[in-house]
Amino acid sequence: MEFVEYADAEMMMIDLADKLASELRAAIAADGRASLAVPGGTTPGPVFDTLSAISLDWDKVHVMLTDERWVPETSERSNTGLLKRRLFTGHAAAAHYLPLYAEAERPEEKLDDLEQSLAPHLPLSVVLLGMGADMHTASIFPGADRLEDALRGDGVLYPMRAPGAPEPRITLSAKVLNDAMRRHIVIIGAEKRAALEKAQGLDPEEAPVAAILKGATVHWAEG
Ligand SMILES: O=C1O[C@H](COP(=O)(O)O)[C@@H](O)[C@H](O)[C@H]1O
Repeated sequence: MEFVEYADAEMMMIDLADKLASELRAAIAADGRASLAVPGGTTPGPVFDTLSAISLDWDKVHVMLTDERWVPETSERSNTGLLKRRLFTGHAAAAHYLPLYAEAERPEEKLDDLEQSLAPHLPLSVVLLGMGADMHTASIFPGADRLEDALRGDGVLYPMRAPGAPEPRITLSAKVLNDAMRRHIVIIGAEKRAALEKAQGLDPEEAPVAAILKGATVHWAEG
């Protein structure tokens, strides 16, 4: 794992967006196309603002979330809603979106269809992940019902229910995240830095982020 510390969060977001853009360009140059997975939550909005304004062949990029909350896009909890507001504007509006949500009461009902839509775009060219202070990443939470499957299974997606998550989730598996060509994690603040340090000494069952740290670049700023 490489740890990059920035002077402030604003600089970090700009540098990170530039890095993601150059990795997408390199993937497009090599393969004629690229796939990108990005997190939801409260952290990545500013990365999306900068990335969306960067010129590249966005029509050759397929974008998916690392995980989704099983709520409609109109919900303020929807990670898709965040992407539509902050990423798919400007140049990035030309990218192709692969949703992890479809209208159904339970993620299990749509799992096969969603996995089939992702399959042609794997392995991922680039993945950006977030991390919670409880050491979850994507929606792979400590104490979750499908934790073992998401950490060790061969599947692409897993439904997930966890004490730390107010609604059902769907998440890319650790295998899909680890198979990505480039893997970045973005975190802000002292609490998350301490959580990351703690996670390095724990098993993934206790600290799921530990399962995807090897080979990843962690981007951190105090605030
Ligand atoms: O619920 C989620 O949490 C994590 C971390 O979110 P943050 O608000 O602490 O940045 C996020 O990476 C994930 O995509 C999201 O669904």
